[in-house]
Amino acid sequence: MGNSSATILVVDDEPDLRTLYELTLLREGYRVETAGTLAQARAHLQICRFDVLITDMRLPDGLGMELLRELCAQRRNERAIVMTAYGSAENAVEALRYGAFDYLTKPVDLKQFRTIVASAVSHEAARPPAPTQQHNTPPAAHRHGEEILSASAALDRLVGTSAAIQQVKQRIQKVAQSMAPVLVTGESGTGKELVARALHACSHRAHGPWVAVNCGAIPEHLLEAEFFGARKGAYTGATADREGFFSAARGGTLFLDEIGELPLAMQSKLLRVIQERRVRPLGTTQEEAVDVRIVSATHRDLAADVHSGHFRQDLYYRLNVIDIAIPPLRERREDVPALCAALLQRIAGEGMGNLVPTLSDHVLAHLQQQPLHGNVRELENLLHRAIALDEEMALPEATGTVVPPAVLHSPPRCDTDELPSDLQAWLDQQERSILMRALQSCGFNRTAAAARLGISLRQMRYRIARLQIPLSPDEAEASSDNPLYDAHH
Ligand SMILES: Nc1ncnc2c1ncn2[C@@H]1O[C@H](COP(=O)(O)OP(=O)(O)OP(=O)(O)O)[C@@H](O)[C@H]1O
Repeated sequence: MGNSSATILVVDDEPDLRTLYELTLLREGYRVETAGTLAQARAHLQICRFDVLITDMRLPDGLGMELLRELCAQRRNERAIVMTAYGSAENAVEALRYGAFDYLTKPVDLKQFRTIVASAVSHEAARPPAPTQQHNTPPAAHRHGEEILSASAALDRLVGTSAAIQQVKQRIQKVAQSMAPVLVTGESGTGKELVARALHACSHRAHGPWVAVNCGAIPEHLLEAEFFGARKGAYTGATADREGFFSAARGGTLFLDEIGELPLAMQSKLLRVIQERRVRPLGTTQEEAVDVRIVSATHRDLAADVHSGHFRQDLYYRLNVIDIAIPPLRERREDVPALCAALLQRIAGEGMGNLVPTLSDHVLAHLQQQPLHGNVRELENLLHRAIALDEEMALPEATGTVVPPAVLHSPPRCDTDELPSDLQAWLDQQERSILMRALQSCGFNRTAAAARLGISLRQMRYRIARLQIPLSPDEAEASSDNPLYDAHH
């Protein structure tokens, strides 16, 4: 049932259609005004504020898009729904870029029409989102981050001072309010999920569910049931009703991570659901309306996948209405210091009694020069590992400042011309070679070797296991035949 206080302006030049839309909306309990031209629509908009504007694209005196542009320029709050001719996906995409809330393709399906209008109206009513409001909890398995993040907290999580990250944040804020699908691209570990989460937090759906799905992690035979839901007994092994992702995310955001990993057959099914905005759980005859904002992400070059036939072009266009590209960390090295500080803070919060280690300028400078192919995730792992490896050194000194983990101290050789291309591998190699020499000089007595190097036996054991260091002269000899060890002697 509609929100009876909502007022809607319908703009269409065909009198029969106008009447049809008007009657449909009146039956839902809305207040409705109609216009047949841009000029009439402008006249209405001048004297009255509406909750929703529904406009045809082609009108006798211009394009419906012009109204969108004007609303946008005047910073008005009307949510616009655009009706476009069937098959003109570009128009729909353009409308969404101009800030349309959503679009409908002609001939308009009245069921869809009612669903989309209801969604636009309810978002209007929900504005601004109440940050503390709780929502129904869909299955935990698909849901990340139970807390409702405020927009600013979600944006703050995206650390970085570079122009690139600032632009990403601005774009998030700009496009968050629309229903338009967003495709987030970037190499692995660049923070695509953080961006998607921020989009949700900055949208009117922030109080609705956030459902994150890793498309590459679901067995192919379960994809349909996971996405669309299934009745008990719908397939072998369906021992209970299963709520699908679309249904779990109703009123919120569905994050499709690794979208490029979806098999072609599933891509077709997903496209159909997005186009029809209806989903039918397996084993049922009843369709459910889809009310989700789709944000997808990939580290792949989807355009190339389209070219090579691995990704459907039509689905690509549907998902990629708005794109947000996150550059790799090596192209924004100025972010490394702030990221290290934030990551160390996070690591400290995870179990170091909130004592935050710091890194010397020298170590930071060294980190900044690394290729960091794994981006922020690699940086995070590097810091994690450094602290785990060197607990004693990472503990704060009496002064409150902290000695950086030894493993992050750049070894002397790095000060000369040649920099390692893979810091971690290089450090491992240095460490392995030193430990081997110490062990050999102490007759493979670990306690003595540890004492020699000024570390505890526990640390020695840890390092031996991690670096797979041979523990006897025989093993050492055998390993020297192993090409893997060659470089370390
Ligand atoms: N700008 C950033 N500020 C703070 N932390 C970040 C930033 N970017 C990434 N991270 C952290 O790095 C890790 C990887 O980020 P995330 O999972 O969002 O990357 P991704 O691009 O989705 O990776 P993948 O493609 O492998 O799924 C996470 O722990 C995340 O919190």
